[in-house]
Amino acid sequence: MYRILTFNNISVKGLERFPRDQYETSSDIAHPDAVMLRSHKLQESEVPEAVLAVGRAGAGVNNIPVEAMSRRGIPVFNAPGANANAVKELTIAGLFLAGRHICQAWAFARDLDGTDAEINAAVEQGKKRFTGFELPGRTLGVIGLGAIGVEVANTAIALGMNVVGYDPEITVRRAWQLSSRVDQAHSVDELMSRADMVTVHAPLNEATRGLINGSRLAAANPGLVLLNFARSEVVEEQAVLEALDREHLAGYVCDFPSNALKGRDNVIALPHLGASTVESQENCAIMVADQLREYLETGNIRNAVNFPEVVMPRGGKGNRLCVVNANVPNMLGRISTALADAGLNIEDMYNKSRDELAYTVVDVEGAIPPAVVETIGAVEGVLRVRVIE
Ligand SMILES: NC(=O)c1ccc[n+]([C@@H]2O[C@H](COP(=O)([O-])OP(=O)(O)OC[C@H]3O[C@@H](n4cnc5c(N)ncnc54)[C@H](O)[C@@H]3O)[C@@H](O)[C@H]2O)c1
Ligand SMILES: O=C(O)CC[C@@H](O)C(=O)O
Repeated sequence: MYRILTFNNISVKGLERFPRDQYETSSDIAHPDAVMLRSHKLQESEVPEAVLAVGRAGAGVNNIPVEAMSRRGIPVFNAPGANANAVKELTIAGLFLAGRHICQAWAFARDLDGTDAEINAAVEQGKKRFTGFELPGRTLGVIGLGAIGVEVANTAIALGMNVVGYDPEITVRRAWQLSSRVDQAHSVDELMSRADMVTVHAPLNEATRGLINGSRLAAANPGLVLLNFARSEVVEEQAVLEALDREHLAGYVCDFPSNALKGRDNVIALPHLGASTVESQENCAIMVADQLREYLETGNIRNAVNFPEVVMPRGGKGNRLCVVNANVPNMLGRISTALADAGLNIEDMYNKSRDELAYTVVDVEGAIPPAVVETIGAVEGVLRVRVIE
């Protein structure tokens, strides 16, 4: 029986991917084999020693101590692209909300008092405050052209906008998906100087913390509208407030409310709703549940943010050995020597590395005795050894 410890509300459709006769899933499990979560800020101490894997039912992994997990040989899986459409839709909604002052206008209309004739008079008198602008012909800057950024960029093109994008590490896959009408910026500064509206879709990490700061906002076009559905810390909030006060920034639409943003006329702060659709929650939970199951049951790794992709079909009737080790020379030699010394014949083998880590999967004929596992586990640099029968 495998045990999955959950944090946050995980879609039932995802949890149903774990067969009941093989898996127990609960937010209250003492000795879990894996952890599954959404935005919960996971502490290393919440991951017991025996945990084999962590699954993030979403895109961003800044709430997970990924480096600590890597040091312990634990893959962290996420769900790339599974919530991209939901975030794209809300971002595009954000363009309209800001361009037409929809939230401010709705609040004005909601609070009108008097007879219908008086309300009508107040409407005609008050509506000029909410004169907006249309999107065609405006330039949208998209920072981060991953799963979400590409969808936002392509939709903005379809709406008649000019789009300029910046991503220093765009993948070949995303480049193929991106409309050829998206213009490339060579830096964030260039993008900011060319855009009327800017939307950020980069992950939060040390390089992107405070990516949108005071000097970048000061160099941007007056009247800029900034959208942030990535993470709060990617944008320096104080700099945004100052730029709004100077009326250099015309609006800030984000998914991250705070005290400082409260009560500001030109701020629309939503309660982290980007991925909050039934579809996206199901997609994320199903994708991550399937990846966790595959890892637990076969050792295969798909979509881990800290491990290489390793998928080897299960062959024969023997055992599978899975070894996580430091990416240093001669590991394969030592693993195969330990197996050969025990008289075990290797049927198939796959080894791949990523940064500091390497992962090896070996199918052998017959059973792997515990002594072999102990020998391999004792090799310097080996972090974890597991046998799947
Ligand atoms: N509001 C929400 O509910 C919500 C939902 C999903 C994702 N997100 C956030 O959005 C982020 C992006 O999600 P995604 O699915 O598109 O991820 P992704 O990994 O597919 O794309 C991120 C892209 O950002 C690029 N990037 C990295 N550093 C950059 C930099 N310094 N400048 C410009 N681009 C940079 C990467 O190369 C990558 O192409 C997530 O990491 C998460 O923090 C928020
Ligand atoms: O689970 C959520 O609601 C938010 C997820 C989102 O922030 C993500 O990074 O995928």
